This record gives sequence, structure tokens and C-alpha cells, in this order.
Amino acid sequence: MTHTPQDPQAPTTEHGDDGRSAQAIANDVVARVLARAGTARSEGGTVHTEHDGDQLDLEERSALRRVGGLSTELEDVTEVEYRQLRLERVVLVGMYSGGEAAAREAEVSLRELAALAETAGSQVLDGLLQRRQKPDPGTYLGSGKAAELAGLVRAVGADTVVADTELAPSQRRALEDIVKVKVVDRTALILDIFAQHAKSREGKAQVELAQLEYLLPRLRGWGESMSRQAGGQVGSAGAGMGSRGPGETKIELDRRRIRNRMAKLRREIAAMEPARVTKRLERKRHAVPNVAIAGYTNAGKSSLLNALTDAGVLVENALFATLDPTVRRARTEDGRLYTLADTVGFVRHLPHQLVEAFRSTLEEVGDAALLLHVVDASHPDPEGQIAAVREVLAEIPGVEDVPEVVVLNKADVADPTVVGRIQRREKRTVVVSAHTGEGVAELRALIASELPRPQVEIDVVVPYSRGDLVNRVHQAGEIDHEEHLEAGTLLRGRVDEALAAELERAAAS
Ligand SMILES: Nc1nc2c(ncn2[C@@H]2O[C@H](COP(=O)(O)OP(=O)(O)OP(=O)(O)O)[C@@H](O)[C@H]2O)c(=O)[nH]1
Ligand SMILES: [Mg+2]
Repeated sequence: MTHTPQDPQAPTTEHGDDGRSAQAIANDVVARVLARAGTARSEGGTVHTEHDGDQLDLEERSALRRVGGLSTELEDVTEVEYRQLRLERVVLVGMYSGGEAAAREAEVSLRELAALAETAGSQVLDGLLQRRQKPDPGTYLGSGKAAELAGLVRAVGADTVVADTELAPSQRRALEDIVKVKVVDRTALILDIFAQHAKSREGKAQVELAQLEYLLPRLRGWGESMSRQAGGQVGSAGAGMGSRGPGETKIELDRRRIRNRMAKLRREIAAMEPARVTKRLERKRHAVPNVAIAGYTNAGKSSLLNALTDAGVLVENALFATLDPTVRRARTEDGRLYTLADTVGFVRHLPHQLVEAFRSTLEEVGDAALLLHVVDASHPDPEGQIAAVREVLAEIPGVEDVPEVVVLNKADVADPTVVGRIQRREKRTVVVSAHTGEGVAELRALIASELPRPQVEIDVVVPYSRGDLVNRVHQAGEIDHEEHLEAGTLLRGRVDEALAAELERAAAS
């Protein structure tokens, strides 16, 4: 690793032999990052296919986009301030240590942060990367770079700095003191997007719980200006009240209220779970296998679900377009029923509070008969995205037993050599384009071959009073022969064990 003498912390990219100063190179890096700032989302907005349907959700979403944070049960200033991040004009800042590869990775990450910021509704003005062995424990950036950042913020008229990391509460405050505008981190930004996008009651409760969990240890910081004011008043009264001024008491009060609210949310979420579990058990009882679609955000999961089922699920060139899992029924070519479940997108450094909050939702992946891991093969770092997704999946019980197929999507715009590279690395892949339909038939066939086939041979006459059972054989079984006899419906074929037992019982009665 080469440190240039002019500025040991400049984000150089180690092509220093062309005689340019480290600063020039640093500026170049900033420029390059910005030139591609928006490209974590692909260029050119959102393109829809006929499978995407009317996209009513999308219409609704753009109509609603800039009205955020209206619902607040707590009338508390600290919380309101937190919920409405109101990021308008932002400067991004990131860090890396090491050489060219690390610099590239940090750039990709900063570009993704830009896309996240845009998704949250803000305008990205500039980006800064610092090369530094380790973040400064006090101020995240080194003091020199922090001062430079303050200058940049003033120069471009930004009102917020977003750091591409999770800042310690004290780091955030210290950096804020230097740059003189609001500083937020990647975690807060992702939480904010989730809060904007959650639609179902359960999703909203899960996100609020995650936000409060994030907020709790940071309360001091968020309420600081207020408690300082209050503290000042106490100081001028000079009552010698020690460190426990009204500001402190206020924070304790806020903390208690937040804890109470969190407990209430946990109870609500727990109360909502049985309905989902019942539905899942119902599907299980009816032996309808589930295919889970998972993958990095913006990989094209919803588009693929639409291509496979014409479901008309929201597709948007934005991160975290889908938060509420959608389950659709589909049939294999030979008529077997299965469900396809679209899940929330994953992202590098998905806040652990969110993984926790969405755990119950994610656990459905562990129950799936097949996992379609959708990858945007046109992304600059698909392998990094695959790794980030697997990191989260590894935390879900049962996932290791679910067969996984890597679906390389966006083949219409992907570099074939990249596609080939991933194909050689991964055990099972299918190359598709949800847009052109390429590979979709192959994917359908693969799903059909992967889904468990019913094993138990049946040869039964089902009484006409049990039309429901005949229906279930149609849904989940394979029928070789069906005939209407006087005593009932003759069925020969194969079903799963549970249904076979029920059929036997019905036939005997
Ligand atoms: N060129 C190309 N673009 C695609 C393809 N599939 C999806 N896209 C685009 O990629 C963007 C994201 O698609 P979505 O289906 O919303 O992605 P997602 O994985 O559901 O994203 P989240 O719900 O945000 O996690 C949209 O702009 C799609 O039009 C494809 O095969 N080719
Ligand atoms: Mg989606």
C-alpha cells in the first residue's frame, strides 16, 4: 500500500506514476464516484413489461412519495425529528483501507448509498471517500478530512451528510459538531426508506420497532440541542443540581416512553404472527410447496415474479421497492400448484435491527421447497451482492436445507463474460431476463423439476360428498386416471402421505 506524502489519507487509487498530485487523484476519485452516483440503480428510470400489469402500487407510491412521517403516536420532538429525516441536499462520505480493489469496492458502496439517498427522496450533491487504516474513533473521518468535508458542505449548500457506515452515537455527534449540519448513517437511511415503504400493518410495526431500537442508544444525540438549552437554563439558575438537569430527566422520560412503545409493538407483532403462521400451515397441510424469491435489492425479484405469474407486483427502479412479502399461486406445466413468494430485498450491511424485525418474515424462506436467489448480472459487483444476501440468509434457520438456484437476471444488459464467471462459480444457475423473457421458460421447467413430487400411489373411490378432497388431489397430486362411478370419483395417481391417508379414510367411510 502506498501512502502519498502530500496527503496520507487521500483516496488515491494507486496509479501515481503519471505525476499528478494526490489531491488531483483524490478529486478524480470523487468525480468518478459522482459520475456514477445514480447507477446503483440502473440508468434510465423504470422500464415496465406487459407482465408488470397496471402498477397501481407505483402510481400510489409516486403520489405519496414526499409525504412522510405523518403518523406519530408519540408527540415527542426527538422522535418526530428522527422519523422525518428530511434529507434534502446531501453529501456522502465513505472510507476504505488498502489498495485498488478496496477503493473500487468503496466506490460501489458509495454509489449504492447515493441510490439509497435518492430512494429516500433526497438530492445527492457530492461524495467523498477517505483512505484510512481505521475510522477515527472520535469523529469517523480523520480531523483533516472532516474539516475538508465541512468546507465541501458549505460550498455546495448541503443540509445533511450521510456516512456509509453505522456510526457510533458519539461519532455522529462529534462529526456533526465539525460539519455543522445533520449527520446520519447508512443504517438510519435504510430504516427511513423502510419506514416510507412499509405498507402492511405488520411491516409498519416491524419497521417502527427497528427504528426505536436504533434510536434508543442515540437519544442523547438526537435530543441534544434541546437538553443543552434546558441544561443552560438550569445552569443560569445556579441551583447546583449537579449533572442531573431537566435535560437528563427529559431523556430518561423519552427512553421510558420508547421502551413502552417497543413493548407494545412487540406484543402487536406477536399477535399478528398467528394469522400468517396459520396461512403457512394451511399451505403446508394442503401440500402446496413454496418457492421463495430472494436477492439483493433492485435485482429484479418482483419483475421475475411478474414474468413467471403475471402477478402485477410493484416494480420500480428504486431500492427496497418491495417490503411486504407477496405470495402468488402458480402452476407447473403439468398442473401442480405451488406458491411463489417475493421477499424484501437485501443490501450490504442491512441493519441488524431490521434483520431482527423481519426475522419472522424471513423465516418463511427456511420453509421453502426451493430458493430462487435472483442476481442482477449487470451490476458492477454481482459477487459482492451474492455474498451479502447469503450472509443474511445464513442467519435464518432451515435455509441451509433449501435447494438454491442462482437466477442471473438482466441478461439483456449483462456482460456475458460476467455471466460466465458466475456460472462457473455457482453450482446451479439459470440465465434469464425478466424484460425480454429469455430463459423464463427454462426457469419454469427447473422449478417444476425441483418441486417435490407426490410419492404415494392411490387408487380410491372418493364419495361425492367429499368434492373437497378431489379438489385437493387436482391441486397437489398427479392424476393418471379419473372416472365418475356410481359410488363416487375414482382416482388413480400419486399424492403426498397426508392426503393419501385422508383419501383412504374417506373411501372407507
Ligand atoms: N434490463 C433489465 N432490467 C430489469 C430486468 N428485470 C428487472 N429490471 C429492472 O430492474 C429494476 C428493479 O426491478 P424490481 O423487479 O423492482 O426489483 P426487486 O428485486 O423487486 O427490487 P426491490 O423490491 O426494490 O428489492 C426495475 O427498473 C426493473 O424494470 C431485466 O431482466 N432486464
Ligand atoms: Mg421488489
